[in-house]
Amino acid sequence: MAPILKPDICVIGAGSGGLTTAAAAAAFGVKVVLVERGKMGGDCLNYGCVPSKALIAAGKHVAAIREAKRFGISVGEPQVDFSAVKDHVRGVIDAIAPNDSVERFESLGVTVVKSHAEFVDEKTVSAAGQIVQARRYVIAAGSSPFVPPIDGLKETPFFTNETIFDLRERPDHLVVIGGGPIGLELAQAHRRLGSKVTVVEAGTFLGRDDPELAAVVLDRLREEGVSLRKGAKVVAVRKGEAGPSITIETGGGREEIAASHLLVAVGRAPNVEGLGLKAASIDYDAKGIKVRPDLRTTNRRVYAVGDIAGGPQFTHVANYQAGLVLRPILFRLPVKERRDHLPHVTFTDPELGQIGATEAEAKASGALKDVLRWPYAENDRAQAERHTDGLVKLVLGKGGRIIGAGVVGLAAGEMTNMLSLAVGKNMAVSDLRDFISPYPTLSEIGKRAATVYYRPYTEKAFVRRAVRLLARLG
Ligand SMILES: Cc1cc2nc3c(=O)[nH]c(=O)nc-3n(C[C@H](O)[C@H](O)[C@H](O)COP(=O)(O)OP(=O)(O)OC[C@H]3O[C@@H](n4cnc5c(N)ncnc54)[C@H](O)[C@@H]3O)c2cc1C
Ligand SMILES: NC(=O)c1ccc[n+]([C@@H]2O[C@H](COP(=O)([O-])OP(=O)(O)OC[C@H]3O[C@@H](n4cnc5c(N)ncnc54)[C@H](O)[C@@H]3O)[C@@H](O)[C@H]2O)c1
Repeated sequence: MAPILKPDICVIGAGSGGLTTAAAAAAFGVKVVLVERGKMGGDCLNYGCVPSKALIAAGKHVAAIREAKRFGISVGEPQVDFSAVKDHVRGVIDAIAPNDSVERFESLGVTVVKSHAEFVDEKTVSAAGQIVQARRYVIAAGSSPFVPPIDGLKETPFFTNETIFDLRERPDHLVVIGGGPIGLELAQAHRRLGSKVTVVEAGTFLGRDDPELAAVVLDRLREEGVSLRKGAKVVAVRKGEAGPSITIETGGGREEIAASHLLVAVGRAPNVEGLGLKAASIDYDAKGIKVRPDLRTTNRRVYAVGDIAGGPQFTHVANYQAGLVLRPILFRLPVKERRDHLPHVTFTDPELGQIGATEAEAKASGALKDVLRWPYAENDRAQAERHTDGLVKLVLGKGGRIIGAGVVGLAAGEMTNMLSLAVGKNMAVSDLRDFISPYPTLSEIGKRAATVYYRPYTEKAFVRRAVRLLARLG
């Protein structure tokens, strides 16, 4: 039997949260053991962000070719080789994979154990017979696609984000169950690459986003031919000779939709199974491991980060949390996770970014004082690029503080960065008004939205009188 490993930190899971924790701890010369049972890089690299953004990029090229006429350029209808598109997706994963590899982490001084990890008691983890007793643990075991208990689904072949990127032939008719970010990003990409696509959503499409901004995305999807079925609950799935079919229930009754391929994208389930959480006295529920604001679990030696920690499920959140837990672990400094400034972006075209509170959330909490908007159509760069759909929306609290922001339109993901700085640093609308934005850029839209706040002052009689009076003084 191998000798017991006694590192300072044992990290479970080599996805976004685990890799960030391990690399940052190793940079301080700390002994780290990293345990991973599947592919290094976790969901983001292998089944999530990276392959989805690569597929979206391919779809964008198709859209750009179709739009070329507007710029005076004639090309024929683009020919899509779906299998070659998948080679491109694989190529992107392969290009990034060395950053997350066992070799790279071992070169950083991390001991990587390729195995399933399980707590056997409050202080000990077993990984394929290797016993680890660490001073502190960070669980970053992520999440898996949630498979809903729909009649007939288990008996029917279906895809999830873990399998769809390996599909080599183009689906004739992709039916997507779930109209969240996974469902809509992949729906638009497949539509652009030549599939007929239907998305069925039991509640509201992009339900976590501001409906005013989400509407811009949904309009574009409909224009491109994606069939969006809102308020449509899937009640049964059947295998069928010619392909799967689903039965939906809407206000108007029941309806059957025939598909060639089925994609299930109805949210995530935390990977708590088989982790030995009970043996380690770590509380959890259906959302994930229960953590305090400093991300510590009910076992004081153990922290949890990323998708398994029950909060927002994004790579940048996992990275942020990984940075936080190292402060108490390495420096014994207290930390408190903030959630009021978190950004997220849905990478449809147009992209949709949201930071902090939406208008509805700010209203519900009583913090809302004002909402400012500026449309893409009033921006010279957006006109030059012929992408004029979209807007920036600023949500203001007391004293003109920017407590939330949203942006939908061309390059909204990039624009989200500047607005994320404003919300995260508790900036006022005057900060956004006063910075100098190079012309012509899309980021000017954020600045112009801020200037709307001052428009009423220019119309006030006493301000106008003061201006006239000062002019008379020479
Ligand atoms: C299709 C899709 C697109 C996405 N796009 C984006 C995006 O554009 N931007 C964004 O910010 N987020 C995106 N996400 C979300 C993002 O992928 C996740 O939030 C992120 O990967 C979470 O990181 P994590 O470290 O918590 O978990 P993961 O990346 O899932 O890593 C967990 C790792 O733990 C391992 N593991 C689990 N249990 C054990 C065990 N007992 N022992 C050993 N190892 C174990 C798993 O094998 C896995 O490798 C997307 C997700 C999907 C599904
Ligand atoms: N760009 C990004 O950052 C990005 C992209 C993809 C995924 N993600 C992350 O992954 C997580 C999971 O994404 P997701 O889209 O799977 O989940 P989600 O929870 O965001 O959306 C799932 C949708 O499915 C609907 N639904 C549930 N059961 C249904 C049923 N039986 N019939 C029809 N509709 C049903 C829900 O109402 C919901 O709108 C997201 O919360 C996000 O954190 C992020």
